[in-house]
Amino acid sequence: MKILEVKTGRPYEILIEGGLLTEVPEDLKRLNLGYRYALISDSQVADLLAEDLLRLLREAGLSAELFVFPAGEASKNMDTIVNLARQMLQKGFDRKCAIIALGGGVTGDLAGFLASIYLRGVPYVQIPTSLLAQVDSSVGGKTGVDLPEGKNLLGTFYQPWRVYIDYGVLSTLPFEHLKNGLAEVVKYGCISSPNLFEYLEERSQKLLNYDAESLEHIIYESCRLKAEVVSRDEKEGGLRRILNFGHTLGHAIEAAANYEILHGFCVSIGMVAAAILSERLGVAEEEISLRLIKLLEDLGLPTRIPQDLDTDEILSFLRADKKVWKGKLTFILLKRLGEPVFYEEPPQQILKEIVEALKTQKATS
Ligand SMILES: NC(=O)c1ccc[n+]([C@@H]2O[C@H](COP(=O)([O-])OP(=O)(O)OC[C@H]3O[C@@H](n4cnc5c(N)ncnc54)[C@H](O)[C@@H]3O)[C@@H](O)[C@H]2O)c1
Ligand SMILES: O=C(O)C(=O)C[C@@H](O)[C@H](O)[C@H](O)COP(=O)(O)O
Ligand SMILES: [Zn+2]
Repeated sequence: MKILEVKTGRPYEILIEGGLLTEVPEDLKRLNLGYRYALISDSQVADLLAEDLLRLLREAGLSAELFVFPAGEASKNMDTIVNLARQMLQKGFDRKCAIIALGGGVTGDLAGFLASIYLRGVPYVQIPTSLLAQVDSSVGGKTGVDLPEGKNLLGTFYQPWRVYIDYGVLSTLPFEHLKNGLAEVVKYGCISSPNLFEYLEERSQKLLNYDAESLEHIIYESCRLKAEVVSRDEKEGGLRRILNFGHTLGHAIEAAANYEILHGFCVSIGMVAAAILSERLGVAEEEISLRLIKLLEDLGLPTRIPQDLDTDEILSFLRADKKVWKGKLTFILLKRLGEPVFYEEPPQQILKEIVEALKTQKATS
C-alpha cells in the first residue's frame, strides 16, 4: 500500500491500493470517528459499490446507513444538501456520527460540505471512485455546491479524516469519465511536473486502456503534488491558486453550458486558453500550447469551445471566479511547463479574441 500525508492543521493520510475497499471497515474501527456512519453515494455508485460496502461495514460490526442522491453535476446544489441532512436527521443521526463519501467528485464535494455543517460539523472520510476524484477532488478539503451564478460558489474548507483510494474500482468507470479525470492530471503536469507531463505523453494509449500500473502511477503522483501544495497553503491564501490552472475559463464554460459539459472537459479547454494567453502576453518563455493541445487530443480531450456557447456570457462568468480578489481577476499562466505564474487582469480584448478563436473549429471531443 502507498501512503501519503497531507500536513494540514489536522494532518491526515491518503491510502492508495488496488482492492483497498475491503480494508476500509477495519481501518474505520481503528480511526473511531463515530458510533454510526452515514454512507453517502450517488444513484450510480450506490448500485455498483455502496451496497457491498454497506454489507462489509455491518459485517465488521459498524452501524451504517446508505443515503443516495441522483448521479450527476445537476445534483451539486443546496437542495441536495438539505435533502440529505433532513434524511439523516429523520434517521436520528446525531453529533457523534461520521460521514463516508463514496463516489466521484460530486459526491465528495456534497458529502464533505454536509459534514462541515451538519450539526455544526461531524468527521468524514473520502472514498473516491471516479478517476477525477482519485487524482484531485478527494484531497485538499474543498467542499461545496454550484449556483446558477457560478461553480462552487458556496462551500467550505473542511479536510477529510482519511482518503481511501482503491484504483480497482475504476474498471467500471465509463470511458468519458476516465478521460475527464485525465484532464486534471494534465493540469498537475503543467503546473508542477514536466516528468508527469512526459509520462502522460508516453502512456496515453495505456491510460485510455485502463492500464492499472499507469493509473496507479498518475494517481500517486497527482495526490503527492496536490498534498504538497495543500500542506503549504491549506486555505488558498496564495500558492494554492495554481491548482486552478485552466479553471478560470474552464469554470466559466461549465457555467455557461449550464453544467452539462464535464468539469475535466471544461478544464481541458481552459488549459489551452491559459497556454495561448501565456504566449500572447509574452509570459511563456517556451512554446507550450501546441504540445499541450497534442497531449490533450491524444487523451481524447476537447480543446475547442462549443460554438453554441455565447462569448459574452462566458466572459461575464469569469467575474464570478473566486480568483477575483479586490475586484481583480487573476489568471494562472505558465512561464514554462512546471512553472506557473499569476497574472492580474489580462486585457479583455485579448480574452475575447482567444475565446472566439477557440470557437472557430469544431470541438475535438
Ligand atoms: N473539491 C475539489 O478539490 C475538486 C477538484 C476537482 C473537481 N471537483 C468537482 O468534482 C466534480 C466532478 O467530479 P466527477 O467527474 O467525479 O463527477 P461525478 O461525481 O458526477 O462522477 C462522474 C460519474 O461517474 C460515476 N462513477 C463514479 N465512480 C464510478 C465507478 N467506479 N464506476 C462507474 N461509475 C462511476 C458517477 O456515478 C457519475 O455518474 C465537479 O463538481 C468538480 O467541480 C472538486
Ligand atoms: O483543490 C483546489 O484548490 C483546486 O483548485 C482543485 C480544482 O481541480 C477543483 O476543480 C476545485 O474545486 C476548484 O476550486 P474553486 O475554488 O475554483 O471552486
Ligand atoms: Zn478541477
